[in-house]
Amino acid sequence: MQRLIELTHLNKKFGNRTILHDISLTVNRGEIVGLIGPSGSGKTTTIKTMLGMEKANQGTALVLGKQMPNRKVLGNIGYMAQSDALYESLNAKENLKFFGEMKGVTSKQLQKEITHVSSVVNLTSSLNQRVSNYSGGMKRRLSLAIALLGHPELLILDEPTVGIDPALRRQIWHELINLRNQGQGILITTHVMDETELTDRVALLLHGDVIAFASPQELEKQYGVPTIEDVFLKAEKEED
Ligand SMILES: Nc1ncnc2c1ncn2[C@@H]1O[C@H](COP(=O)(O)OP(=O)(O)OP(=O)(O)O)[C@@H](O)[C@H]1O
Repeated sequence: MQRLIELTHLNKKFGNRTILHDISLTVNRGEIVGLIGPSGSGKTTTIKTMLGMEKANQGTALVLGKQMPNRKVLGNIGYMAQSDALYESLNAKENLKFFGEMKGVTSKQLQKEITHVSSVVNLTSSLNQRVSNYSGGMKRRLSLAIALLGHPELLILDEPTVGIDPALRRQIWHELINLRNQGQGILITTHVMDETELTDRVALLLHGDVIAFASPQELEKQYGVPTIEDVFLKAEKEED
């Protein structure tokens, strides 16, 4: 399947407040799609609705061709939520083992994968430390490592690089680009504008609407500005 995510005219209300007006968005195999927008614009709600954690009022959300929640599809997704869901009383390695086994990774393969994903997020030397003693940034990195386990065909990452230093951020992007080149599809939300330059397509979310969706280069051309940050500032001004 080529199309990994397909959102069509998604509308979501909380009470009588409309949070998502009319969201249409696709993520294909072998592409990184960035979802950017100011705080409160609806990025997390878009993700939760597509995953079936929130119910849409209108529109459809297909993930790997299926409407969520769907247990089988969940097994093929690496989802990193905005808040970490880790076992604090276990150490990092035990967390990785637990989630890897849940995803059905065989024990021989799991050992190899744990070594790889922990080196991607620079946690190799802290694997035996209890997660309750981890810093916020270390917990984010562990959550990302867990999302990468099992080579899921789709990664949905909600702010994966918050609290992560620039050098490690670069290393993580290097891995995401590798995975994209191997055919995985990635949806990523971020506040770091220069990260969006590394995506294949960017969706600009403003007040619950996708106001632009194209490659960073196309958007910069369309808005006549040199960076995505400028695109964003200009788009925000035009909308207000
Ligand atoms: N369960 C909920 N009930 C009521 N309102 C909610 C709920 N979840 C989110 N909202 C509201 O929906 C709006 C969008 O929130 P959302 O978390 O999707 O934004 P976001 O773009 O992810 O923001 P941030 O970048 O700060 O994470 C906000 O105004 C928020 O207060």
